[in-house]
Amino acid sequence: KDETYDYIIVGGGTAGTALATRLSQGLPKSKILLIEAGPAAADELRINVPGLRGSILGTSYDWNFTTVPQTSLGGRSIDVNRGKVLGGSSAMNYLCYDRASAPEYDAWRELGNKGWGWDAMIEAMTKSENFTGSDNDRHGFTGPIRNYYNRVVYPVIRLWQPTVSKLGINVNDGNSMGGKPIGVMFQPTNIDETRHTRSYSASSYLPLAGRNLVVKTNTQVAKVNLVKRRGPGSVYQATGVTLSSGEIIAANKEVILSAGSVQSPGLLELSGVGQAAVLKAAGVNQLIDLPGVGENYQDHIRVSNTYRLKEGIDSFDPLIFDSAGANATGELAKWLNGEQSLYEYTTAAYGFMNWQQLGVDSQMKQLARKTFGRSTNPIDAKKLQHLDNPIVPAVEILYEANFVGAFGYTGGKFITLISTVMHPFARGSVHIDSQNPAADNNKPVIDPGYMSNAYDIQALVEAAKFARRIAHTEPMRLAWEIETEPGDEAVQTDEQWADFARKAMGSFYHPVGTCAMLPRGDGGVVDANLRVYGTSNLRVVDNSIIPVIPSAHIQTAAYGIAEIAAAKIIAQA
Ligand SMILES: Cc1cc2nc3c(=O)[nH]c(=O)nc-3n(C[C@H](O)[C@H](O)[C@H](O)COP(=O)(O)OP(=O)(O)OC[C@H]3O[C@@H](n4cnc5c(N)ncnc54)[C@H](O)[C@@H]3O)c2cc1C
Repeated sequence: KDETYDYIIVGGGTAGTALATRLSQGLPKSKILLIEAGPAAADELRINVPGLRGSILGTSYDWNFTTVPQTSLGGRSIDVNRGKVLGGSSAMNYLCYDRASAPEYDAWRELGNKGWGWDAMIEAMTKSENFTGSDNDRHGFTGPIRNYYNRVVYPVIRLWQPTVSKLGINVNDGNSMGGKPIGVMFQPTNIDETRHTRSYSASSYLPLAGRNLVVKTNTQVAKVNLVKRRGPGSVYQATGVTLSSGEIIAANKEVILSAGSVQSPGLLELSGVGQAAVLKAAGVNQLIDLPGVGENYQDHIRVSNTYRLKEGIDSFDPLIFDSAGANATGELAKWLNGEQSLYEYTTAAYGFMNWQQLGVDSQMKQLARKTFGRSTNPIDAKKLQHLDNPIVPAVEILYEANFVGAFGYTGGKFITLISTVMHPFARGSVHIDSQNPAADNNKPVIDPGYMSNAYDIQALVEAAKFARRIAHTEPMRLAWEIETEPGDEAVQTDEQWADFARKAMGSFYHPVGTCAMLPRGDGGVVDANLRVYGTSNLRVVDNSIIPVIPSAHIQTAAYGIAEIAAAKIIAQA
């Protein structure tokens, strides 16, 4: 017999699981269904042990997408990793837990979304947070996602602040989460301090859900079922979803897509919502003409500088690259026994900087204006405004005590400086494959247009050059013997840096914007209530609704968006 629920949430990832939990709490009389394509993996050590972060990339817990060959990268395709497991990408991510600057969230309101902005997002982000520790920062203390400052840190990590501050960067330790992230700092990481295990949506939100929430794992949704509502206008109503198996599940009230930036747009397209040309090519009957679906794809781009450490200086490399070795097995045994272990450590040392601090403010602004000054696109205009605001970071440099290079680990102990451009101007797309559109073919056509404009290239070059300056500054300079990537001698000029960046650039796994919350005429897919234009009861609640990429790692935004959406849906029930 057909199943019926009041609310169906598609995608048990970061936002979807948080939303489902909050709806079950706030609407105890409603029947709520959460559908996740991947399995539940509550006991998976590669997810739970913080120091094993990264080890489920490329496994069956990963959708393992790739971009189409990128013209500006000499035809390279870039991995697009996404969690395929209950908890989604929050089960897979690197546990960086931070927030962008306040004006960047205010930009969402300024772009036409009433009620959004820093005030709304900080309230929602702290609602999801449960911080243990003491600092001067903005935190939540009663939410589901637990976080703290690492208690285990190698001495080489401690070189970070004394080194970077010598280059004129302000120390911002314990003050970066309240909307002013500029500076050099240690930040918290989303670990449950009671068991030193990853705190993510499946482990921390889901156990709080009521019995009115049903979770189906290993279940893939093929499309949303839409019918035209009676009466004037052409508004469509979501009546439920069709699974890949063909089974139909009905929704009395709402269907909510939380399949993430790569897959929520595809689900809309498969349901008949999107660009005419894309739907026609795929043989899908268009119900709602919404040209913004799958467009406006933005992501953070990064390169690494790697330095081999001098003899006698310790790093995490043996834990990562020699998992059968005595160091790794001993530390893992400690973690399993509940003792203090090096496997507790995750990324914690950051610098968020503006171009002024890197000494290239006027060049970078001029380049951005020359390239995008005449653009009529509101996202481009907002990014130009961000460049003029010194509290908005343009660059992040992240410091790791292990090898994170692009060309393969060849043994030894390392530090790595990862440079990331916070607001690349490239805006690409993700669409269903016209040759094989079904959702379970698992191959959306992803074209981020990485490094496709002069600003993005130069921004990566300047960031990596500054990372080298940091490495050459004492006390950090005293710790390493050689720069292995890109290599001091091989890469000196800007042209050489740009060439290196084309060969070494990777994604920082932060796609956003593909179901943008924007006015319809500006390419918007959802309105300020996260409702898909042209529908009465279909919403998108995940990071795809973020209109402009923020200068932060974006899991806190996913939780904040889920909290705001839950409050709206409960209030409108
Ligand atoms: C490798 C990696 C490292 C990262 N590191 C960090 C970090 O350190 N800090 C940080 O803040 N952010 C990080 N991020 C980014 C952050 O984790 C994501 O932006 C965020 O988790 C996305 O949340 P979401 O809810 O939008 O999507 P997701 O969490 O990806 O959820 C989407 C869910 O939908 C499911 N799904 C998709 N299609 C279907 C379908 N048809 N039917 C049923 N289910 C479906 C997926 O399986 C998935 O579970 C990282 C991301 C990755 C991939």
